[in-house]
Amino acid sequence: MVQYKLIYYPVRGLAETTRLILHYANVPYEDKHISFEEWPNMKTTTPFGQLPILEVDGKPLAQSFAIARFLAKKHGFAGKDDWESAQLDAIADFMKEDITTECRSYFMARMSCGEGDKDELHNTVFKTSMEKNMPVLEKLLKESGSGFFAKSGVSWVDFYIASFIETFERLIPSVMSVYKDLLKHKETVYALPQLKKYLESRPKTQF
Ligand SMILES: N[C@@H](CCC(=O)N[C@@H](CS)C(=O)NCC(=O)O)C(=O)O
Repeated sequence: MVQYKLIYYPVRGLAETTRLILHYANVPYEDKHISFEEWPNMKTTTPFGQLPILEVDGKPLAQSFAIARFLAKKHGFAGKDDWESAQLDAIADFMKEDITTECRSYFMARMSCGEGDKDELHNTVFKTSMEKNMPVLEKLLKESGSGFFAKSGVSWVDFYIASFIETFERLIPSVMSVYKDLLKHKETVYALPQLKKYLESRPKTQF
């Protein structure tokens, strides 16, 4: 049997999609957490100086999307054919480029700005980005008609989007509460029986 070791910080972040895939597919793996103090010593030993990494029989695979696609293809939830798989990739790229990256910039800026500037930053950077991008995701979800982003049913992209919707819901509940279809999608994903045990037992982290 293939031995998997997922290496990441003790947060959901960019590793959570992979954790959800492995639990959904019922594949055993080691979930190795690296503390923020340990990381600098390890950084130069990794392919891109970043985490997550999935070790597959001891060989490292980096980049969260490469990892997620590798596992999703192996276990049959990367779309029903090449076309659907490419459509899913497009949605994941949109989420990563246009939403997750902008949100990361927002939180970095927020951490370093003064108390008085936070509201302005919130309304300019974050709210604008959400108002532009979230309706696009909701439209795609509606068009699929399956309750998931692919017509054929659940895929790794649902795990990716649901885990970030959870993060936004925790960090900026008032902004996120408007996007009811995405919140419902997250609930649908989190209600999958294959994920129940993991979701109940995983550590509670802010992001
Ligand atoms: N494109 C990469 C981004 C990975 C990334 O940004 N990892 C961050 C944590 S979320 C990291 O390891 N930062 C530490 C560093 O750069 O030293 C992926 O999707 O895996």
